[in-house]
Amino acid sequence: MTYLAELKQSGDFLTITRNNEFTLEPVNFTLDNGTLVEVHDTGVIQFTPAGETTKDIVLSSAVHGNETAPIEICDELIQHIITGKLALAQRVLFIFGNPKSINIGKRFVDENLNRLFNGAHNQETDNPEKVRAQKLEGYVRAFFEQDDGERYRCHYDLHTAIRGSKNEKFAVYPFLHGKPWKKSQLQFLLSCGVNTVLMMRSAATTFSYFSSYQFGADAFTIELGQVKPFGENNMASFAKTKETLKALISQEEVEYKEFNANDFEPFTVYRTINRTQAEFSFPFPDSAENFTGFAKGELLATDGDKQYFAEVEGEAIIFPNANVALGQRALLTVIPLEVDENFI
Ligand SMILES: O=C(O)CCC(=O)N[C@@H](CCC(=O)O)C(=O)O
Ligand SMILES: [Zn+2]
Repeated sequence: MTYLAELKQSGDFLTITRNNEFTLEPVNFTLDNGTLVEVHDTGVIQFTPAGETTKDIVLSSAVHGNETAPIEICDELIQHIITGKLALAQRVLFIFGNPKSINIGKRFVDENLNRLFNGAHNQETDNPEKVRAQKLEGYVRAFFEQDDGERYRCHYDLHTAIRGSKNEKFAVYPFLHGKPWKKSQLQFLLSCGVNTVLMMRSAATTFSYFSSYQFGADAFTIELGQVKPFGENNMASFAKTKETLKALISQEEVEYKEFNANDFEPFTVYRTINRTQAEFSFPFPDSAENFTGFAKGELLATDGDKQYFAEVEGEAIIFPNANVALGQRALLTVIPLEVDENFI
């Protein structure tokens, strides 16, 4: 096996993944501490500790290839596990989503991978991202469904945002179809340094929605800062996230700070604006940050002949991107939300 010795010795699964953009022959081996290591494919590596475990944890990064900080965090965790510096207490599946897009330093190659989950890859024309989305769904399904016992499931899909953000770190809570939001998840996020959460109000084709909807996992897209090339991330800003993830995978249970609603800034999505026309623009500059609020009546976006104006005072912009493919989300707007009985 060509890469096995290298993987055992260095733990550098990221480099092996980057050297094999589309496929990698599966291998498995056991660490000295008894943890089973299974490489399912390029970018997909699973760890199963020898002892009893209660949680199935998916940590994904590089669903967008240029979002490097999450890749560096997961790379370090994987290396520490394989080289024996970090002993696991839980089953973990790490995924580097789109290896070729890492290599070209772009969000995606042909198509945004994070719009292709939950079956959205099933369209007539194929491209590598559709193929990858289908495979990743299969690996996640197999991981969560390997054991039919009562096990805890979570999936944290780690990203960084294109723009700066007034609230630097924030999480997207996928639509739960009426189920309550969990305070315990907010406590976990706060420990990661994330105090801002956006509640989605409709089904999506994102990776985190897939795991939430299909497997009942506590799943989030987590935005950890702004996109930067490798080597330019201020890793100090990710220390809390890294420590919290380490604790999550290496401890039987993790104690978080007691829940206090005042620690959080929850928002609910007010609306989604899709780009439907080639002529699509925003009136604000690229430097306008996520969470910038607009006065009622101010222009938010122009899609061909249609203009969108802020409908409520303080309607705030998230993920504005005029370059998305036609039919895709070009802007989310959000408004503040109270922590009430919909949180348990
Ligand atoms: O900064 C941006 O414009 C995009 C950052 C990003 O990749 N965000 C995710 C959010 C996924 C979700 O809605 O859960 C995405 O757009 O895929
Ligand atoms: Zn992203």
